[in-house]
Amino acid sequence: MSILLKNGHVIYGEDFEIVKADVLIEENRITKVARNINGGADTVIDATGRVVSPGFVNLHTHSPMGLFRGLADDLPLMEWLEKHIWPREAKLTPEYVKVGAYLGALEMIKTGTTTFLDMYFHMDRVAEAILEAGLRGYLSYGMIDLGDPEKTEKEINEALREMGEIEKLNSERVQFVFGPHAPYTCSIALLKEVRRLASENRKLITIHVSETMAEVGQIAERYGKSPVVLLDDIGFLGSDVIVAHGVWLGGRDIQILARHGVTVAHNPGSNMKLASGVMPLQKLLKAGVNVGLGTDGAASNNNLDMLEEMKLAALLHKVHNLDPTVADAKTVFRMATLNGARALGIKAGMIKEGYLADIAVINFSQPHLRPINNVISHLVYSANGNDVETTIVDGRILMLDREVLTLDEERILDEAERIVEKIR
Ligand SMILES: CSC[C@H]1O[C@@H](n2cnc3c(O)ncnc32)[C@H](O)[C@@H]1O
Ligand SMILES: [Zn+2]
Repeated sequence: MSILLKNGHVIYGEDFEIVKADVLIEENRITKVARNINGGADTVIDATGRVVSPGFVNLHTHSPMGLFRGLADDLPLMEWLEKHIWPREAKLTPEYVKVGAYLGALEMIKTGTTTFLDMYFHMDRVAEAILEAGLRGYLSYGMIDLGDPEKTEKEINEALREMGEIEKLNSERVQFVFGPHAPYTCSIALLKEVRRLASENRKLITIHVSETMAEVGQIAERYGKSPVVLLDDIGFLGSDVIVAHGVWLGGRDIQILARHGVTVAHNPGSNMKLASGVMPLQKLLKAGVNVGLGTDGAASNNNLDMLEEMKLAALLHKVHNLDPTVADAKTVFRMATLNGARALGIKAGMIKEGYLADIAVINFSQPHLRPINNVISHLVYSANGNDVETTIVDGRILMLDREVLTLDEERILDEAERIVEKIR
């Protein structure tokens, strides 16, 4: 299979240089970027007036949580989780979670996300949905034992079961990740066992860390140290660890994360909505920490739109630092693409020969994106997910001219409404 994207404004290479060019995709890779590529591709897409962008990498989400969108807003994290979300999650069946994953997949495809790192439960069912949707999914079963040794064993067994089921699918696109929920919901025994299993099975780990001041206080009370120092002391950290949030990090925490090559997934929308705080982006970048971008779940954001998330990230850090030069458009665009791909160890996140064909084609023939003075600026400050016209993952077209080709959109929207009646 080959696809030729003709005559677009291509965001090329690691420096995101803008070139007017054609992009040839053969099998699942970008094989040529040049002017006037001739020769018969199986599919030719006219990208005139369009921007050919690397697809977005959502580095932290809970994809099925779109089912809870709007059901509990305007609350702090723990009240939101304990009083509203966890009681509803207790009612979710594997089938409901799968429908939630379909809904999340639809939203991601329609907003140009091509890869995401997820944490939820029944991830074997999420994997089925993602395989069908065509996205690249890194899926973690979120483990919570609350210090109960019986639960520790149960959670480890469930994670291993889900890992086995996902591996049976035998897809490069859908990968299992270990996902202990957070240092405040997981015992040291569980965290240590996850570390051992991840190394043994060569899997990534993702975990919520230092999201709120309350969490940092709780961990200090329980262990006498910060969450990051705790994780360092038990040998948990490594370049295969992706920490979600990292809002309340001190100087020592940042040095530890940098030393271990840990990635931090920044979630500005969720952090603002739950009033969790502002992550020290400038300090992390200065220390050389890889920082990606995520939306968190659609119940605390309240969508999965990475274009919108880029704008939130840029504006948040400018106002917080009272400095409009920080979190510039290119830095934020890199967080939403290349940095996320690097964290996951995939050759994606940029348009270049040899890279995975994970691409979003964005319609710039619209008033709010003209004149095309600065493509990256427009993507960060002026565009939103609805401007994405075509989404390609692994060399396969998932959405063409805003029609999702891999999923039945109407049926998924209906099923989501039906399910929410039972869990509301
Ligand atoms: C056990 S699966 C994952 C678990 O995480 C919950 N969750 C969603 N958003 C957040 C957040 O911002 N911080 C901590 N936990 C979060 C989700 O509801 C699931 O229970
Ligand atoms: Zn989260």
